[in-house]
Amino acid sequence: MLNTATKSEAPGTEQELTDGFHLVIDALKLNGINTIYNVPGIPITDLGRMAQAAGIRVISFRHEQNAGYAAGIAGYLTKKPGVCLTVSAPGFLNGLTALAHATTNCYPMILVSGSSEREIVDLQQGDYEEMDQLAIAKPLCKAAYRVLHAQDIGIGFARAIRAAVSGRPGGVYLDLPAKLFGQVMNAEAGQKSLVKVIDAAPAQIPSPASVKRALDVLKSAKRPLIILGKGAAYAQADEEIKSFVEKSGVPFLPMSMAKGLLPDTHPQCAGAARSTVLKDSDVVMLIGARLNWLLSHGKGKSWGDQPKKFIQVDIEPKEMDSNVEIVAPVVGDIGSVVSAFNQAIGAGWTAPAEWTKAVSAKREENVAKMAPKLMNNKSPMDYHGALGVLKNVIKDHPEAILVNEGANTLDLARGVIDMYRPRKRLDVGTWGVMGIGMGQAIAAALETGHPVLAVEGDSAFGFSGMEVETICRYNLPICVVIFNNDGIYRGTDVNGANSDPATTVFVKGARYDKMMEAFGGVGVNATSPDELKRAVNEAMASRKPTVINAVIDPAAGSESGRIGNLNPQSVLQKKK
Ligand SMILES: CC(C)(COP(=O)(O)OP(=O)(O)OC[C@H]1O[C@@H](n2cnc3c(N)ncnc32)[C@H](O)[C@@H]1OP(=O)(O)O)[C@@H](O)C(=O)NCCC(=O)NCCSC(=O)C(=O)O
Repeated sequence: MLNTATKSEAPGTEQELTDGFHLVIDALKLNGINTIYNVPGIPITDLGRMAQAAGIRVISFRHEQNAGYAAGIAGYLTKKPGVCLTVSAPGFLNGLTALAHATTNCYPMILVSGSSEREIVDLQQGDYEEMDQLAIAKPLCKAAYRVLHAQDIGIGFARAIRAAVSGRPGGVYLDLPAKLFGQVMNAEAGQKSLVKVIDAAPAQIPSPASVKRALDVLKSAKRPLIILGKGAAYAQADEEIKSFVEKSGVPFLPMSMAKGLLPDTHPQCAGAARSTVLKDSDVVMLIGARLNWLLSHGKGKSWGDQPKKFIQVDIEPKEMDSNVEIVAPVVGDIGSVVSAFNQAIGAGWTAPAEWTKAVSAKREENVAKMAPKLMNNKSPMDYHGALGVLKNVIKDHPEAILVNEGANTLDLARGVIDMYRPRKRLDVGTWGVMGIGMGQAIAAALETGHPVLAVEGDSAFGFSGMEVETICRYNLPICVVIFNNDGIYRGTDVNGANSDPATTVFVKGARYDKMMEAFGGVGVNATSPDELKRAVNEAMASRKPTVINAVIDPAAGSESGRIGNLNPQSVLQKKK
């Protein structure tokens, strides 16, 4: 049906008309994009209203950065670009951090921002929120486009969608000057100008030679290791990956957001033997994982003295040899590559038993060491006591999505909480950025319909905390647990120089649960693991928006988290 804006009145020339607003909405609907993550304002307020009236879900946030993080993770979860809609200059800039984050993390996302008039911006005559947004966005995303004419809206969205999802996914910026929305054109011509993107992310089949080379290297290993990254989780090739890992018998190490692609409790999972497998392996196959800082760039102390051979599977050819030599690069989409591996690997080869047994033994040892720490019932809680409770919640609700950010809260939760299903753990990603929490929780609840457990450091929560109002407004099944230890890393720092608080501490005994009550949600103050357990179980059963202020001993936790050498203080200590 034509999304008609109006009819022209001139006698004898009556025709159906459409305009920029309606063409934007039609372009999105034609391409199956049915949710917009939005902050209203000039010049896109009416676009949001009209999109909602036309059946698109328009979710309004309190800050563009959170709407942007929501859009990015929606893209990750669905393989369709998540759309974030913002106002011009300041709103655009607020959304830009999330766009750059999406690009860095390879999430398909489109930031659509209204902008001021080209004629005035280019002459720098001081328009309302004047800014050359296209130029600013360009270096921070995969592609950036501006649409000046209503008849080009279809092409503009088609280019943006294709750029976001094809090859290595990423963020795309689409600039829509205010004047565009009011441009009127013949409705039929308008519909004809729209483009339905066919095969937006074409399969990229690996060359048979690269597949053979990779499997030959893998089979030559005495101590092979597979590292699964979030690229592997994004691919939604879950069965192929599981089948390949199990056929090969090779221990696998999941990167943070790849946890659950195969369950963390799988007998081949080497998550709890991380140091051992990195150091002692001789052949490492990276599937959708990059050799960046999270893997110590593939060299140095973490990787030990054993010579290593790396096999890398990635859709982006430029990823190969980025940090160390890749002896067997396999370029292709992960589904196609792993399916080719499954066909070519044949029967009869599995990882040597001596190695797999050694990895299992180390894993059992570490898991056994951790177990008693998770059962303590101290009040105020320490991290392990509180996380022991949450580990069981996810075990009982494997369909739930875990969102996780913080320093200690992130590092410890990653190890303690086992994941059982793919794409259920969402966290700070490649940048280790704080602030993703509420945006990701909201998108996860909306896109999947599953309950969300957001495990947040008190500092991390502060970056997006106002969105608890959004959670209540849309009545989303999100339970936020704030690990409140009165500060960053720990809550015990003291400033000896003057009466100001130390730089890393917050108000002592703050009650984040009261924030939730202010908006009609459920707020609980939990001072012991038993209280925490009761409150989280209730939230999961009721699906009511909940914030739990989990009181953690301010002295618990480490100053540097686990990223010690990135912390200036520990760098200084090392230099002394
Ligand atoms: C780079 C890393 C992957 C490396 O972490 P590591 O500490 O080396 O590894 P892990 O956390 O995976 O594991 C730590 C140890 O726990 C073991 N381990 C893991 N899982 C388990 C279970 N289930 N049971 C028992 N033991 C376990 C694992 O084998 C390691 O022991 P061993 O095998 O014995 O070694 C991680 O630090 C990371 O993802 N960091 C991101 C941090 C980040 O983004 N922070 C946000 C910045 S905060 C911020 O903004 C700021 O501070 O500033």
